Order: sequence, then C-alpha cells, then structure tokens
Amino acid sequence: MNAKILETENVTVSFDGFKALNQLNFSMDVGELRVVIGPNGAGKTTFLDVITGKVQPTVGRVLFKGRNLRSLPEYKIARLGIGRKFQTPRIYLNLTPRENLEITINKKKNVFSTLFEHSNTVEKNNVKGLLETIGLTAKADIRAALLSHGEKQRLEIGMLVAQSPDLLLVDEPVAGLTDEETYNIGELLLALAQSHSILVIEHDMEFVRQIAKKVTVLHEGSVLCEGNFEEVQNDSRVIEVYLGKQEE
Ligand SMILES: Nc1ncnc2c1ncn2[C@@H]1O[C@H](COP(=O)(O)OP(=O)(O)OP(=O)(O)O)[C@@H](O)[C@H]1O
Repeated sequence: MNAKILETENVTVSFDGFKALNQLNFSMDVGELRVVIGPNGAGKTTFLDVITGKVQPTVGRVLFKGRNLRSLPEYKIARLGIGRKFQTPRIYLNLTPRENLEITINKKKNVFSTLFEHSNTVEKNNVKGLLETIGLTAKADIRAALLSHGEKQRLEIGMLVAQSPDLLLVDEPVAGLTDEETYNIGELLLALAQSHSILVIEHDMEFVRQIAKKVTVLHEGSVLCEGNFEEVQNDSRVIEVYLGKQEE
C-alpha cells in the first residue's frame, strides 16, 4: 500500500447544525496530484480549512503523514509541511519577483536584512531555479505590481514552493485567467507534481482535463465519486449535480 500524505476519516464540520462537511472520507498518496471539484457550496473551501486547522472538525480526524492534526493551531500545521495558496495572490507588490522569493526562502530573517544583506550562493541558486520554474526569469527584477494576474499567480505558487511544504493546497488557481495563462499554470503544476504532493481545487473543467490524474467530486460535504477525468465526466450523478449545471 502506498504511503498516505493526507487522510480524513468521517470528518463532519457543522456550522450551527448545518453540515458543510458530512462524514467525509478522503485519502491521497504521497506524490499524488489530486483535483477536487464540486458545485458551489459542496464544501471545498471548508475541506481546505479543516486540513490547515482554520476550522476544527466537529467529528472525525484529519491525518497528515499519519499524524492526527486535531487541536493543532494553524501555524503549527503549516510548520509540519502543509502550504496553502489562496485564490487571490498574496505577494509584495512593491518588491520584485526575485525579492519576493528571497524573502520567502529567508523566512527566519526579516525583510530588511533579506533585502540589504548579500544572500549566499545556495539561496541565490534556489531563487534562480524557482524563477525559471515559474517562468519569470525575464521579469525577475521589475515590480511585482507590473505583472499580469497569471504571472502573479505563478509567483505566489513559487513562493509556496520556496517554503518547501510536503503538501501544497492550491485553491482555484485559474479563476479569472486567460486561456493561455490557465495553460501555463497547468504546466507549472504538472512540473511541480513531479516532486510534490499537490491538492488542487478548481471549477474550470478544461484545466482539470489538462492536469488531472485522479479527480474527487464533492457534493453536500461528502465524496460523490472519484476516478480519472473521463470516468468523472461521464458519471451520471456528477452530470446531474454539477456538470449539467455548468455554463457551456
Ligand atoms: N463559517 C460558516 N458559517 C456557516 N456556514 C458556513 C460557514 N462556512 C461555510 N459555510 C457553508 O457551508 C457550505 C460549504 O461552503 P464552502 O465554502 O466550503 O463550499 P465551496 O464548495 O467552497 O463553495 P464555492 O465553490 O462556492 O466556493 C456552504 O453552504 C456555506 O454557506
């Protein structure tokens, strides 16, 4: 059996009696790229919240590399190796992409020492490699405010990777992006998936088709079905509650 990076066992999250997650059982292997889809209100964001410790399960357990995360505060869970990228980029707009990455790699130093002290060769090479991975070498030294929305998303994914998490949680990375930018983000995630475990939440089915190996469909706080892209796309229950209601 493959080692599990993440498992949830019967996780229920109740908000005033309403079950945003309802006995959710989920697991993913170390090294897997998993995409989670589902209609509005299915519980996708709550699912990420319960993994990162922002929300505690009312019932059930969340296990990260076999360890129960119950009662751990968010910062401790992050330190254990779970990194989350939110929908809107959270980058320093007045700094360059290179500086944004340097600051993230040097989390223990403060912003000023990172900017004004010379970084060592290893750090410089790490930043150089990351800039190449996220396709921002040519724009490494302009203000991040001047980047396109897609480039900002790629920079933030680079900052997430710079923290060396074991599990990357990526929430709707292509919302509001052009087709070309969407494709670039897909290729970036596929490249990162060669050396990381990644859980992506997304609505854009073309993007899901591009990156997905295994897809989990959430509905009313539980897993409705799981399978490869074609299996999920052709599942009558998924068509009824989700795909049939999408525009196109
Ligand atoms: N703090 C809260 N208090 C009360 N209800 C909540 C809270 N957070 C989420 N919910 C409800 O739980 C359900 C699941 O919400 P969630 O945001 O996880 O869904 P989602 O799948 O991410 O939806 P979307 O695709 O619209 O982002 C929704 O009906 C939502 O209104």
